[in-house]
Amino acid sequence: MSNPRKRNHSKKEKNKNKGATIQQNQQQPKKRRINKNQNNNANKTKQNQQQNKKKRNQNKTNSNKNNRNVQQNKNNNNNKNQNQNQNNNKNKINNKTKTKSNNPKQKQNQQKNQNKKKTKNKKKKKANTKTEKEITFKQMPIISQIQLSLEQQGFVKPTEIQRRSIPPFLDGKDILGNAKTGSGKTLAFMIPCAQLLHKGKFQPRNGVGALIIAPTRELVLQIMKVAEYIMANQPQTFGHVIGGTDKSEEARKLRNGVNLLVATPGRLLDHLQNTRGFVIRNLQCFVIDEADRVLENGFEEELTQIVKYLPKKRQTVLFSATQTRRIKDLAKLSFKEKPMYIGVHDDQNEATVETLEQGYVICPQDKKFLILFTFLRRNKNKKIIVFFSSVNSVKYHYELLQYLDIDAMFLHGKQKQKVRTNTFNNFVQATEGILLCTNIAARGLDIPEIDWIIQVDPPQKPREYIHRVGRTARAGKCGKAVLLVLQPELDFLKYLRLAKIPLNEYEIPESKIEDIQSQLEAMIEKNYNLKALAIDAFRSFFNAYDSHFLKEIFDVNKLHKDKIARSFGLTFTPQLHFAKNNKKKKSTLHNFEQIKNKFKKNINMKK
Ligand SMILES: Nc1ncnc2c1ncn2[C@@H]1O[C@H](COP(=O)(O)OP(=O)(O)OP(=O)(O)O)[C@@H](O)[C@H]1O
Repeated sequence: MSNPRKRNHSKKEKNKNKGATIQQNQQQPKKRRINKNQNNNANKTKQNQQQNKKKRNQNKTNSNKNNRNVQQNKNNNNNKNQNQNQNNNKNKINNKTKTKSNNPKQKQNQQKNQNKKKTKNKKKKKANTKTEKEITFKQMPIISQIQLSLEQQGFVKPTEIQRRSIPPFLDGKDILGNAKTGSGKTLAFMIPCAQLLHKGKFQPRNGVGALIIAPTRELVLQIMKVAEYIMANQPQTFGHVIGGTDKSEEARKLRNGVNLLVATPGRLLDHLQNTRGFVIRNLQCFVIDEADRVLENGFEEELTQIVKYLPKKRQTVLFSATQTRRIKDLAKLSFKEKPMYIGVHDDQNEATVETLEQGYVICPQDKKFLILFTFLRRNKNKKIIVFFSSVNSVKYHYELLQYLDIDAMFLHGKQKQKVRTNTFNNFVQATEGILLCTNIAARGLDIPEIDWIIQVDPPQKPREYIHRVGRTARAGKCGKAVLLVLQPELDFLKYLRLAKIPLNEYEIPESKIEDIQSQLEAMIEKNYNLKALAIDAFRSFFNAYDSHFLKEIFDVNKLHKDKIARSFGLTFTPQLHFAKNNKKKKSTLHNFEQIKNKFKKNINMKK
């Protein structure tokens, strides 16, 4: 019996040769004659090999020639000039696409070829990005000490912002980095900072070599935790300075030499001005995290002063999850030359991550608390962050929930730093629980495993919304967010959608809302403290509302004050006194078009 494999193989070979000859016959009549002569030669195999090579090369050229010939023949009838043009440009591979024709058929072909090329290029690009995405930290130019730290943390692959910004950062480039919340920006600047310190063989007496500024104390402490594990295997020192803590102790540490310093702007400036022996002249890189918020928090003056103390020859890097005009201002303030812009999610259709499921609930004005209560009762084993617009609202709801047997923690800017830090750490470690907070917790905080973000009071801007919901669905994990909106606020959803935030409506049937209104009112009526807190919270809610950026939508006159009072558990409506200076904050925009344009500008601004 013949071996089928073998047979196939020889068939294949025959066909291969056949194919070559047929091609040759069709395309290279001249060449065939040469072949005949060559066949007389003694060393057939060698010649065949050479011949095949030539064939391949010539096939290529000939196919190009043929293409041109076909084209030329067609064109002969229509366009002599064009033919000439083509003949003159025989060597140009893209001749076909470059030469414009009046012949519609030819035009069609040209278009087809162009499209084919485009798809090919796209596929190539996609394949490249795919392989880039497969890159591990091990394949990056990162020193072994940091590789070890990453390994100890179980980090294998860099996120996109890390993959794209670490190499230029290590090359000494100034960078303006922009990536969604939870995309790993901290490591993107921490790894290069630690590596530059190592490369510069920094010792304590050299002082600060890498300076990182962040807008809040919590964020500084969180960045410190990343510094702790990234720098665990190298001798360089690291530390932090933040407001609300013992300044003299910080000064002592700075004098002893801190190579990587993480700081809030106010306290840093204080040390720059007053702490003797604080060495900053060897600074290599200056990083600002949550750059837009740094300016938003009113740190512009501090920052201008800080920059004056820093050596001019240094690297500057700004990172943020959202782009604003303020970033532009900050860039002007801190960069000498135009920085390299790395925008990871610029071309995506959504401003929030895909793993986030988000929506809104339209609340009757007197039922906001009942809806919140129902939700919290139904999600007892979850880890939830609830945002309010004022400190008083946080305080009141915390007390109220305690009375209703719902345990929670709270975080706001009027707490002592120690309490704030403890609460934050406790909530980080908790596997379930509720954190009631103001916007203090909206930015940058990396609290693991958050299941839900509830926004009881609306954010000022879409950007604030993005940061709030960005506390969940971090590093590829899933998360959910819900915004409670009142009927008069529905237009706000337009702005959120304009800012590429995909929203669904979540409906809660009235029958499902736990009706504890009468117990609530009775309880508050009896409890002096709770009643006082409720009144303060009610007033603060209106003050915050009145100072809302989008005055046209968040208009106190559109609210039903009695109903709002009921949602605070009050049986009466307290007098309202609006803060006078709120008038200044009023938006000067008067219609949707104006606001839309303003938002569009903000959203589209990249550099
Ligand atoms: N390469 C990585 N692999 C796996 N997890 C990572 C990686 N890089 C960072 N993470 C984790 O992702 C989470 C988010 O990181 P990080 O806090 O740096 O995000 P961010 O972009 O600064 O977010 P935000 O804008 O909200 O401040 C952290 O828990 C971090 O440990």
